Amino acid sequence: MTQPREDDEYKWHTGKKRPSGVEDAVEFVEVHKAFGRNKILRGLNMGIPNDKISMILGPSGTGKSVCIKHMVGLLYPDEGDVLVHGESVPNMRDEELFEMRKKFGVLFQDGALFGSMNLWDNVAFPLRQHTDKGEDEIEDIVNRRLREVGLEGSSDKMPNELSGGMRKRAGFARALVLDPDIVLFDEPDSGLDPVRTALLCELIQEIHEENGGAYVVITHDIMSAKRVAEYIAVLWKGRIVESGPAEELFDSENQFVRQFLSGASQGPLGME
Ligand SMILES: Nc1ncnc2c1ncn2[C@@H]1O[C@H](COP(=O)(O)OP(=O)(O)OP(=O)(O)O)[C@@H](O)[C@H]1O
Repeated sequence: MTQPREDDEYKWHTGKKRPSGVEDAVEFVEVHKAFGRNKILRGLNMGIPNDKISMILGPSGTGKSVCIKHMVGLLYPDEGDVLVHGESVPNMRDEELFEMRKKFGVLFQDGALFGSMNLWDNVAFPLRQHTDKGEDEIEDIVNRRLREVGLEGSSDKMPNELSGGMRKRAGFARALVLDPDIVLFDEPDSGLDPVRTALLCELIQEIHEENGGAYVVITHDIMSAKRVAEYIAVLWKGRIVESGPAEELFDSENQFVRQFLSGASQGPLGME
């Protein structure tokens, strides 16, 4: 193999994509995205496998949230394509996009609950908004999801009466009520102490085992990745450095991946 040039900024991008063994739920094909002069995604090729918990890892500001927004059609690529179950998101008409979004459940950083509604109504909201289910059925679903996340006793509480961890669990219950094929977690561990992070990771695993589907977690918390990731994609400078089954990535020979996954201060990744 030829040695990468010292001045090649992609020299750590070995381009290795180890197969996950299943089809992709979401694919990025040569995606470019810039905001003004700030080029964020620069020819990104990434697949998110079906039925696994995947983690997109990467240093701050590399564009992990930007990726998630492309998946649900909140941002469009300048070039390239984003496919969800093989369908091109940028080419969807408004009605198709609306239908496609129903495949997704999204857990935002703080749970993104409506402050004026109690917990129960927050979790029921997507069912009332997007389905014609009757109140009895809605009640069954909401109670089941609240039980799953351990919040059945708090359904009358308002969001500002809940702790950060409870708000995240409530956001998780709400993300699940429409039985999504794909669940996106935007830094689920942010603002949680290590014990609550560990408990949330366990909950994510348990619920994934029960429900299946593609879970996509973005984080820079390596401990969470060690706990729950089945598939990992490491993003840096707008492209994937390496991706594959978690155990193989934790065993990677790529110096950048090794440094990032071990949290070491010495290595190719600096403060830039
Ligand atoms: N709508 C937007 N307009 C302009 N710039 C944006 C927009 N969205 C994101 N950016 C820029 O894109 C870059 C990547 O942001 P992004 O939030 O995706 O990073 P991240 O990898 O999720 O970071 P972190 O781990 O710190 O949350 C940042 O420099 C951000 O300022």
